[in-house]
Amino acid sequence: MDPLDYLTKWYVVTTVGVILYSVYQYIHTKQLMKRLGAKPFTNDEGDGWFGFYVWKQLLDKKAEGTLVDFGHERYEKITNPNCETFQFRIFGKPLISTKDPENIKAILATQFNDFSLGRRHEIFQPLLGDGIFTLDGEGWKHSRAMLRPQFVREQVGHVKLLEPHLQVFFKHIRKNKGKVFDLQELFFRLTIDSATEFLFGESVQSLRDESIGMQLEATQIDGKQEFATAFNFSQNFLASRSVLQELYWLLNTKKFRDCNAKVHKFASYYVEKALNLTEKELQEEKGYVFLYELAKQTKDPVILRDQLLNILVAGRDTTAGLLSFMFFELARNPDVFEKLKEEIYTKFGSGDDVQFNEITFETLKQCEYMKAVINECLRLYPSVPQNFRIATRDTTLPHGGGPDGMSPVLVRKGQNIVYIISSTHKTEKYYGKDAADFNPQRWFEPETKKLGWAFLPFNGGPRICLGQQFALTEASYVTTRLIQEFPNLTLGDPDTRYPPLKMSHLTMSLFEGCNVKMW
Ligand code: HEM
Repeated sequence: MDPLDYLTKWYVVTTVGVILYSVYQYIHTKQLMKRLGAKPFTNDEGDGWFGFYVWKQLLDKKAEGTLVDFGHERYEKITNPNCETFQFRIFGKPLISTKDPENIKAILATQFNDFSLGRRHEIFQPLLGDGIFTLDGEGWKHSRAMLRPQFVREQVGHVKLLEPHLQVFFKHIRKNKGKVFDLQELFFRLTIDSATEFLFGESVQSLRDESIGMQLEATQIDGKQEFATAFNFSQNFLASRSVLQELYWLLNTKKFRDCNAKVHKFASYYVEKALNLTEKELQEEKGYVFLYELAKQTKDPVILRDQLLNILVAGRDTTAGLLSFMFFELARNPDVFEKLKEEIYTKFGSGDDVQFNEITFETLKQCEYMKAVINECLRLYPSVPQNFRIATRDTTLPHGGGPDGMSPVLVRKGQNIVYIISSTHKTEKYYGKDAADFNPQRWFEPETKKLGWAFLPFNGGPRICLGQQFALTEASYVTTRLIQEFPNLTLGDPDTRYPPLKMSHLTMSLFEGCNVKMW
C-alpha cells in the first residue's frame, strides 16, 4: 500500500488530530500562564487511571459515610502540605481542589465574576426550577434583590412560630423517656414543619403521628402528608445527580418525576391561594408568611413556587443538621452541656419558671456561650462541607503554584473547582494543635477574631447565605427550649464512634443518626 494512502485512514487522521490538538493546548496553556503570571501546580494528585480510581474512591467513601473526612485526608497526602491546593483528574478532566482561604475568597468575592455555579441549574431544575439557589447572572441578581428584604424583616417574630411545633416535638421525647432514640430524625421533621408554616402559611405537620396520639389537622389539600416524603426523596436524588455532573441526565427516574410533581402540586396550591387574595387582603394578613410578602412583589405563580422551594432546600436540612451535630456533641461533652444549661437557665429560667417573652431574636444573640457552641459545631461540621464553582473564563487563583505553592495557578475556562471548607476548618495553621477537637472555649480566644475567610460556614461574598441570622436564631431557640424542658442528655451508647460518620447529600448530617437519651 502506498504510504500516502494511510492519510485517508480514520485511525491515522484521528491520531494525528489528537496529537495536533494536544500540542496546540500545550502551547496555548503555556502562553496563558505567561500572560496571567501563573506557575505550574505545586501539588498534583496524578491521574489514578484517568481519574477512574478517584471517582470510585469518592463513591465508595460517600456510601460508607467518610467522604467529608476523605476530602480532608487527601490534603495530608499531597507532596507539599503547606500548599493548600492541588490538581486532580476525573475521567481525564483536570479539576482543582482548594482549602486555601485566599483562593476561596477569590472564588467567592474578589473574582466573583470569573466563576459560576456551573451545571447546578440543569441538575436541580426538575425540582427547583429558576430560583436564587439555582440561578447565575442576572436571574440570580434579580432573585437576590427580591428575597433579601424578607430576611431583614422576618427575623424578629419568627421564633414564636416555632413553639407550637416544639410542643409536639417534646411529646416524642417524653414518649421515649429512658430509651435511646434518634433525635436527628425528629429535627428533620421539626424543620420541615416549621419551614412550611413560615414559607407557605401552613405546616405539613410531619411530627404529628399515631405514636404520640396525634393526627394531622383537617386540611383542604390532599398531598400534604406525602409532601415531606416526596421532598426528601427528590432532594436526595438531586444530590446523586450532582455527583454525576455532566452525566446528570442519566438519573431521571419515574419516581423522581412523580415526587417532583407532588412537591409542585403542594406548593402551587398555596401560591394560588395567595394569588386569589386581593391587594387589601394581602396587606391585612396577620402574622408573617413569606409567600404573602413575596406575592406583594410578583404575581407570577411559577416564580413564587420556585423561590419558595429554593428557600426550603437552602434552609431546612442545614438547620436540622446543625442541631443534630450540636446535640451529638453536647451529649458527648457533659461539661459543655452543663455550662450551656447554666447560661440558658440564668437568662431564660427553667421548669415552671420559663420566661417565654424573654426569649427573642435580640436576647438569643446575647448568649455568648451558645454562640461559641454553635460556632464550634459549624466549624467541625459545616452544613455545606464542600462546594463547587466553574470558571467562566481563563483566569487564575492566587495560590497553588511554584515551588512553595504561593504563586498563582491557571484556571481554564470551564474548569471545575471544589473548595473544601470542612478541611480549612480543621487546619492547624488556623486553629492550632487542637484543631480536630471539639472545644467551644476557643471562640473566646482573640485569635479566632482574626480568622477571616478561614471560618466560612455560611459562604462569603455576594452569594453569602441569606438565612444566616434566621438559622442562628432558630437553632438557639430550639436548643434553649429543649434544654429547659429536658435538663438531662446522654449518648445512647457511650462507645458511639467518634468522629462520627457523615451523610453527605446536598448538606451534611449524621450518617448513623443522633442516638441519645433525654429526660
Ligand atoms: C445552619 C444553617 C445554614 C447554613 C450553614 C447555611 C449555609 C449556606 C451556604 C454555605 C450557602 C452558599 C451555597 C452556595 O453558594 O453554593 C447558603 C446559601 C443560601 N442560604 Fe443558607 N445556610 C443555612 C441556613 C439557611 C436558612 C435557614 C435559610 C433560609 C431560611 C438559608 C437561605 C439561603 C439562601 C437563600 C442561599 C442562597 C444565597 C444566594 O445564592 O444568593 N440558609 N447557605
